[in-house]
Amino acid sequence: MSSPRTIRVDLAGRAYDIAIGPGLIDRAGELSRPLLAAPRVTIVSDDTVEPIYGARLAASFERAGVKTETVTVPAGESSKDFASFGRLLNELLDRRPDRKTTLVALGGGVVGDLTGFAAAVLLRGVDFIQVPTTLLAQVDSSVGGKTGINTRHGKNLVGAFYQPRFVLADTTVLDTLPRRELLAGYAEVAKYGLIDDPEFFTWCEANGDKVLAGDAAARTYAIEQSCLSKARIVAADERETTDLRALLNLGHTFGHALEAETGFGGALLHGEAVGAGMAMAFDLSARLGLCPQADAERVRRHLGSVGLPVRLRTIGGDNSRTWDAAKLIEHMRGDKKAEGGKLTFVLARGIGKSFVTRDVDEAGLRGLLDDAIAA
Ligand SMILES: NC(=O)c1ccc[n+]([C@@H]2O[C@H](COP(=O)([O-])OP(=O)(O)OC[C@H]3O[C@@H](n4cnc5c(N)ncnc54)[C@H](O)[C@@H]3O)[C@@H](O)[C@H]2O)c1
Ligand SMILES: O=C(O)C(=O)C[C@@H](O)[C@H](O)[C@H](O)COP(=O)(O)O
Ligand SMILES: [Zn+2]
Repeated sequence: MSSPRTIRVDLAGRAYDIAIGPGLIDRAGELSRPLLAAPRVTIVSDDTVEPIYGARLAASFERAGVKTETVTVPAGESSKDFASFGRLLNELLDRRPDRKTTLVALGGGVVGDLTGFAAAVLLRGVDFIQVPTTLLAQVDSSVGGKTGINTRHGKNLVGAFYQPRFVLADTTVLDTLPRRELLAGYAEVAKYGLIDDPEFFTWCEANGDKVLAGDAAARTYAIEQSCLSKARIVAADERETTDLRALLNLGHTFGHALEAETGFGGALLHGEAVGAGMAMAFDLSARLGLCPQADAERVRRHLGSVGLPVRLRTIGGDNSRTWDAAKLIEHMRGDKKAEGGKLTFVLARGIGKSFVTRDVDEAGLRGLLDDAIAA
């Protein structure tokens, strides 16, 4: 059989490949067998994805002589909490794993973040493999080793940097993904263009609709370009110790505050929050005279034109929602990037010219939020 397209995440002793292509779920056993410490894996999935793809993935491992067991969690963001994490660890321990057991995360970013964190602490660390099944997970969350859960204090506040051994992205599984989830993932695709790749953003403007409509070539290109960007940034700043990896947080200071305000219950999807957050980051950049107004308008126009809800009043699928600027700013204070009480933002000097700043005047921020809430 031919080798799939692979992208290397170059992390010295923790380097790994991202394989991208159609039908890879049926080759997961054959492709990952050489990486397994022992021929046994526990697949962790959610109760939406497992019934669709669980049997195919397990059969692929069994064909390669690998014994499988499966644990499922309820689908959705609410599974990324302490209680679900505890239940998952106990369910894994019930199956008597040993240190050579590999966990396989089959699902979106929720399953990936939860399984990766479980792998980091189970028996003080077992290997894990990512089999991402959402666009968001294929372009972002399965790569880079950020794992963790949400707490009542905020998004992803407990977790670990823990890299997978392998990422296997089967592009055809996106055919069963609901459109709202595809759109949410698309926000993280466009993010790479806005961070530092203006040509890619121009490509997104021309091809975003094709990616969402299921055009195989456009989808594969979007996933490959996104993974190339993410792999490059992670390899240069694995643990976000410089401000380089923090650029991947474009739109997230706003987005995480919006998610926290809606309670991580799934009313607002992460990608939706990030889409609205990126539009707000560009608006704030323009207001502060850092970025041409035309670029901020271009961002809002493109994200809105593919169908992402970029106005606060329309996000979360509930047109009657009201927001409170003071509460959003309070959530931002709890963001991991905040330092010494200073809010941290990824702003931009233009499309593809993002940078990190801790120098945002709160009155200006308040004005932006009040206007965004009223719009
Ligand atoms: N670790 C990182 O670097 C990173 C990056 C970005 C986002 N995230 C996290 O990822 C999470 C969001 O991930 P997500 O958007 O993938 O959401 P998700 O994991 O909740 O999946 C979205 C929904 O789609 C369903 N689904 C998944 N694959 C499917 C398929 N192929 N067919 C049909 N249904 C399918 C799931 O059951 C779920 O209901 C957030 O918690 C976010 O914080 C992490
Ligand atoms: O991988 C990263 O680094 C990112 O920032 C990717 C983001 O899209 C993702 O949402 C991440 O989980 C946010 O990171 P956090 O450290 O702010 O929780
Ligand atoms: Zn994100």
